[in-house]
Amino acid sequence: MKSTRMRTPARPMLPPKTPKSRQTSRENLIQKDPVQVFCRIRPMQSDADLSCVRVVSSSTVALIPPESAINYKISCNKETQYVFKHIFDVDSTQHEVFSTVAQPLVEGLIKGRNGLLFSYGVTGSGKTFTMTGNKQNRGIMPRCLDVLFKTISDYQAKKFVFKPDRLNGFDVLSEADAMLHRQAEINSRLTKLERQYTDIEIASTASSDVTTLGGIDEDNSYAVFITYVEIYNNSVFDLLEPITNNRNQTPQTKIIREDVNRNMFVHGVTEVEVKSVEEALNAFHTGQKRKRMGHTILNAESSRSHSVFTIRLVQAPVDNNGEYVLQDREKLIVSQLSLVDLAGSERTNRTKNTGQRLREAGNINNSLMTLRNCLEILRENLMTGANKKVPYRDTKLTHLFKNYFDGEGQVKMIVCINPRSEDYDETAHVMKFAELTQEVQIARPTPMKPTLDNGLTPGRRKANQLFKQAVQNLEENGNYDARSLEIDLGLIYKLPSFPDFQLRNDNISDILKELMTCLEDRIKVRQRLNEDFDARQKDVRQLIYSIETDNLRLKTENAAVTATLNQERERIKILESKIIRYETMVDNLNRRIRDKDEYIAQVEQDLNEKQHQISKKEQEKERQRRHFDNKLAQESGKKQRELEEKLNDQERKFKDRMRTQEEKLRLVTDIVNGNDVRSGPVSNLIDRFEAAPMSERKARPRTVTSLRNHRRSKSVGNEGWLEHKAPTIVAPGTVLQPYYKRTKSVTSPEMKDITNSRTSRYCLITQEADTDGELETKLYKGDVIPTNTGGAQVVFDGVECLKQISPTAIKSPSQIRKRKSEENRKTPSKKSNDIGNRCSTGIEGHSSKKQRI
Ligand SMILES: Nc1ncnc2c1ncn2[C@@H]1O[C@H](COP(=O)(O)OP(=O)(O)OP(=O)(O)O)[C@@H](O)[C@H]1O
Repeated sequence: MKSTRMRTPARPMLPPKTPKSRQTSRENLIQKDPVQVFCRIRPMQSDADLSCVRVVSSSTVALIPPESAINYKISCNKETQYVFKHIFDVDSTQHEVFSTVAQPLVEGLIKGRNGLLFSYGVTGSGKTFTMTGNKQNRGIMPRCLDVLFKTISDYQAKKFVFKPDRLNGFDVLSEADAMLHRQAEINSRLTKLERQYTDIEIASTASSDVTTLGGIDEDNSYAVFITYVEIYNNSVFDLLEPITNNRNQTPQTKIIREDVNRNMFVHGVTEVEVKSVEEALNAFHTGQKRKRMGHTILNAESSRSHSVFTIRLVQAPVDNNGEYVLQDREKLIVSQLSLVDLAGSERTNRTKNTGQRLREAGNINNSLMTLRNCLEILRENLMTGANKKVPYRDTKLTHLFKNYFDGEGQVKMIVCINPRSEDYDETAHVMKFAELTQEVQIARPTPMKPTLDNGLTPGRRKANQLFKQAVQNLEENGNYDARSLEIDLGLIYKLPSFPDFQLRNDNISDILKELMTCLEDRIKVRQRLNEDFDARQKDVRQLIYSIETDNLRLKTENAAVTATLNQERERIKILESKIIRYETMVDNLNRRIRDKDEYIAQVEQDLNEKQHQISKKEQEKERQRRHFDNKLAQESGKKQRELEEKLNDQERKFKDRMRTQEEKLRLVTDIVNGNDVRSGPVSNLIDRFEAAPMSERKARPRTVTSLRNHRRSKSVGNEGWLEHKAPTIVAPGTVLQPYYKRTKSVTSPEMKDITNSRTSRYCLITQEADTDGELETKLYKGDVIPTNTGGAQVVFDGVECLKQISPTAIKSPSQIRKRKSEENRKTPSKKSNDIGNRCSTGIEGHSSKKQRI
């Protein structure tokens, strides 16, 4: 069966926020009531205790400071009077407190208004006693449940017709869905063998003196839901959450959220639907048990938490037949009454708290302080017209009840006081705050819409009940046709209409009799109509038969068409799968093309980079080469200059010495000849020497030059030769062969070979063909001279040429062995230049080459 689920917003529907200027004018129109504060004085525990409280009248109470009071001296023993809505003195009964304070709240609840009741006071002042009570003295909470269930007992909806949506609203389930849920619950109970708890202290059936409250709408169906939460250390715990198997598990904290209508609620809190006081008290007892378990796990003290027990009443009108709940969420009315047992208000210094207890006390004071702050700011806003922000969000307690103060509803507070003088200071503190709270005003709840506004007939439920009663009576009288009696047969047949009845409490039996007579008439008419109905039914059957035949034919045709259609569908499916396959292939190819393109681009980029690097390297190489050439030119120029200078210097010295020698010789000659030694210039000799031809000068004994001095001193025959020749040298085959002692032969000399101290001579051997095609071997010989910088230089001083000439090609014997050093000296061949170049790369060259044959 299809379920119809409907959501309903919770009441009250808050108006959207209006701009401030308009808001204030609107606020003036809204009727407001002050927070009602009652004071309850608990009896003294022992006769020895001294009282500091005096009841002045039914609304005034006085506090007399004892000597131990902090402000005893300041107040000069003057009593302070506090005025409240009502004072309950020590003799007041629980019933009295309930009927004065809480009963109007339950009446409001039934009329769809929200209510909030706080019990506030010092620890041990009777807050829990007032709120919950005990077996003999049932408190406000069980009494509220008593009157509520007593009032709605005949109008309760079946269980699970209303279902919490866990977002502070309710769904309306159809009768069938609700039944399924009920069945499921019964099954789970049977399997779990759920234990029914009974609170030994407060559970009992409703007291016999319970009165039924007015204000009930008889055309509404009602359901009661319970939530029970605890606020401990500014965390919210759900006390009705099912207990898990792990009993030591820390209770989960809940968050406070705002619903679609901006009402605050505990998100995900367990809402238990209860159908009687017992069920509600069982839920409460479960919560108490859970609370004790939580306190054991958290090592907490029960009086240090705030307990919030909320009764939510959901009501919705019944349908026009007065039978089932109307499945229209707009028609749902949800109201709630929160009973709050606050934690004991006390100052930490009195209780000498430390550690966990101190933190608890801090949190209690903090939440109570925030509550006070909120109420004081609300009061101030009201008095001065200011628009200060109320810090509801500062604590969970105030945040949860924000709507009561900001929205509409009734807020009441019972201040519980212990009259003993030890509590004076805290009691005075509590009283001061409680008195100020009365100045806070709360918007009066808007009245519910009357049933007529819904377009539904008032009294329809009662009428339905009477009708059922009449049918039952007829059945009991043996008229069994009444069982299948319907109120109306609809458009085809019209039964005699019912007479109008005026339903009063005194005429119910008369109306029942008239209704029965009317029903009997209707039964007779119905029998007649039934016969007519049978005849018409036959005709209709015939019609249905022909329609059915047509239908069969059409079905056959349809089957054929469907078969063709299926075939076509199959074909389309195959084609589609083909298309998909090709598309996938195309995608793959495209992807590969993209990859390749990327690869090409990458390679091109790499190539460009490489080329760029190569050109850079080329440039660098060119630069280095130029730099090296420059340096080489500079160095060789420098060396040449140095050598020329040295040569000039030596020549000058030589001339000087010669002149001196000449002079001495002349003097000796003159002495020998008996000439005057003083006659004739000495310089004539020098002049003659200067004028002498070069061949003569050469014949003179050689003066050792500074250059020769550099030659490594090796006696003849002990010279160390470094023979430098190409790796592919051919044996010259000449008669005369060069001969060196102590020779080292290399193909590519290294620096160390030249600079080696044993190497004093160097010989470079080359081979080439002469113009006649004969093999000519040349030996370029030189001295190895160490340089100032620690290197060595080779000064070539001769070229030896070895050649074997074929006898047939000989023109004169003198050509057999020919030395060509003169030619070489005059026209140094290109080859010798090459050798010079080659040597200059590995060996420091010498500018003034002396060549010998
Ligand atoms: N009006 C009263 N008549 C008789 N007994 C009372 C009254 N008020 C309180 N008591 C007794 O005083 C004791 C302490 O009361 P109760 O537990 O209600 O205090 P409380 O303010 O709730 O303390 P806490 O802040 O610790 O929860 C209980 O044993 C209770 O029965």
